[in-house]
Amino acid sequence: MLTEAKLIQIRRQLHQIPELALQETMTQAYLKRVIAALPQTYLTVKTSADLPTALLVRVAGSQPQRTIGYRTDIDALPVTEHNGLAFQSTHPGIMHACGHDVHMTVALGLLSYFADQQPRDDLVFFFQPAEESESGGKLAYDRGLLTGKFRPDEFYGLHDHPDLPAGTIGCQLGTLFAGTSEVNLIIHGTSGHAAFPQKANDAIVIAASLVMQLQTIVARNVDPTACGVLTIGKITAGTIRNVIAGEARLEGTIRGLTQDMISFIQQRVREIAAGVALTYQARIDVSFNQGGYYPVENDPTLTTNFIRYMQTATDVDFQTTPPAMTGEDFGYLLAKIPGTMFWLGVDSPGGLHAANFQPNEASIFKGVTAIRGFLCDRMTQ
Ligand SMILES: CC(=O)N[C@@H](CCC[C@H](N)C(=O)O)C(=O)O
Repeated sequence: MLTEAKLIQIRRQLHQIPELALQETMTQAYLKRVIAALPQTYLTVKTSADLPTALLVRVAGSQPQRTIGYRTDIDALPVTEHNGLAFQSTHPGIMHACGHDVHMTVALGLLSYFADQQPRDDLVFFFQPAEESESGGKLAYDRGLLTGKFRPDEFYGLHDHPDLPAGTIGCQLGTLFAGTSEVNLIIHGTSGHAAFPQKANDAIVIAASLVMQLQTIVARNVDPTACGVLTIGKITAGTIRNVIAGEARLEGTIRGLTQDMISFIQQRVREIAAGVALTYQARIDVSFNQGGYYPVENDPTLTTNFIRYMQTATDVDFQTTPPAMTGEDFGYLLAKIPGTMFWLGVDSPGGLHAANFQPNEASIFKGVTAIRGFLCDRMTQ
């Protein structure tokens, strides 16, 4: 089994080569090298031309009653790292700012244990591309990567949590993460000279008004006792200070703990965009993309069992955690295959997606210990 020191070295090396969704070729090659150095007796490795950066590893069990799936995401974010680490990202403008380097390392720690100590049940490790965008989990499922001997009967996966103590496992019954829908708004105005606003239709002014009105959806339309989010994270408009912009593009994300909430916010976005277009005599195109980012619904029976183990194991710290508005395309996989998503505390000074996100590496070995214990316990049932 990979030692704690080796796992930390692996995490740091993965941290240095972050890659965006569906471009994870160096990461996949690195993972393959680590896996090739493990005992191979029980392992079968699978890749697919249908999703080239995905990687699956099956561990043959000794007396299998079921196939247990364990999923980790492998992609990174377009964030410029500000951590001042000796092992910081070597890919300009890209960073493991959501901790997928830690997720992968924990998965490798587990895999290395079971490559050495044959599990009772069959195991399938799924190194999934494109969690942050492009719905890699959905792509893998829809393109048949999780079929035949690689089809789990039940599925587990974690996400790191910056505010939980390092190594603490967090979970709850029911919905753990929100469903999300990407939203794109394109404002078509009329460009012109900055000195003659009366001859143009300024897309930047329209965008400003639109953003402020969109804010009223959560503030004034969503039931305050329910949960909804609408964030516009990117605006693109204009070329130079003395030209009125004829077009503006807004990109954002809608979140809700239920599908109904997501549909409701989408409908209000359409209505407000139509109203703003009328007010300013512009055209506004609205489009949504939910992909596989369904609300993450934990299976009641499997999750009760998971929580029971984590609460009673003497070497695990466990906290019940409320739902979060983060999204996860593991929600799609859990809609197809029952299972449990849970948190691993990493006690970071910076939050998820922040340039100073810096997980405490003590979480890695603690995470491996807790999850390995759970998987071994599950195989006795
Ligand atoms: C854990 C996490 O941060 N996940 C992402 C998932 C993104 C979903 C989609 N691209 C969107 O932006 O709606 C998140 O931002 O929560």
